[in-house]
Amino acid sequence: MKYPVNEVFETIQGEGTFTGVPAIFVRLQGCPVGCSWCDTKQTWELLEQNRVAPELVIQVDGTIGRWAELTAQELVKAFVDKGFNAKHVVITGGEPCLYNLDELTSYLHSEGYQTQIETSGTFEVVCDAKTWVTVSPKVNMKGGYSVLEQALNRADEIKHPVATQKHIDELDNLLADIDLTGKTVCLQPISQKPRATELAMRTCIARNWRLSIQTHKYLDID
Ligand SMILES: C[S@@+](CC[C@H](N)C(=O)[O-])C[C@H]1O[C@@H](n2cnc3c(N)ncnc32)[C@H](O)[C@@H]1O
Ligand SMILES: Nc1nc2[nH]cc(C(=O)O)c2c(=O)[nH]1
Ligand code: SF4
Ligand SMILES: [Mg+2]
Repeated sequence: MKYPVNEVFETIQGEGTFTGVPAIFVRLQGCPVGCSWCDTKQTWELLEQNRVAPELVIQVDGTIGRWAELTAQELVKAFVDKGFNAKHVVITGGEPCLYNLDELTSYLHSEGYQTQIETSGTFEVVCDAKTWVTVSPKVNMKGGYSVLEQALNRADEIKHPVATQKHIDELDNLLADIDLTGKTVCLQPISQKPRATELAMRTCIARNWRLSIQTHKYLDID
């Protein structure tokens, strides 16, 4: 299967449980969810006119919405050709769960990588059983609640973006029916806003949840 890839780069995982872990990011193109504060809006549209050759998405700036089709095998070959050292591969987007990720994650595992998916929970999560799934729930979206519930139940980590108390209340509603045994819940302030960060910290202390700050943005790295 071919995946539409916006960019591939090696950096440090900046968010969530794996913060600080060297990681190869595979950012897939396409997302219909439309979060107003999304920091990767260039990945929303999958336009034929923006299709490019595979070498133009490997370790180059992905800030425009161009994309290339690559198979799992071609991705691993690109990691090796570029001399990437990281063994943790983060599949993000865009919305990666628009695509069946079983083949990609299974192949990466067979090649000695561990995998993590960053998803909004608006499409069914289809991936290898060993993949670490981070769900950053988006409410009132097209997929509807039954899809979100599948994603939340599959999640290893629920990483909720917050700016106001309304976002915490939404999360409480979402988690009401979910068995949280073995799952990590974290709050991620939206766009480094001081008030969002303050609210997230206060709520994490009160609930014994984890704080996820986008450390790569403070470091000004990819
Ligand atoms: C760009 S999204 C891509 C993956 C997937 N579509 C999703 O929403 O999880 C990756 C992560 O960044 C978060 N995110 C996006 N824009 C953000 C912002 N401005 N501030 C904080 N987190 C943000 C999302 O909630 C998600 O956890
Ligand atoms: N360093 C770094 N860490 C990240 N964690 C999640 C990211 C994402 O865009 O999904 C991201 C990203 O874009 N860069
Ligand atoms: S679901 Fe993810 S990629 Fe899509 S708009 Fe929201 S934050 Fe951006
Ligand atoms: Mg990002």
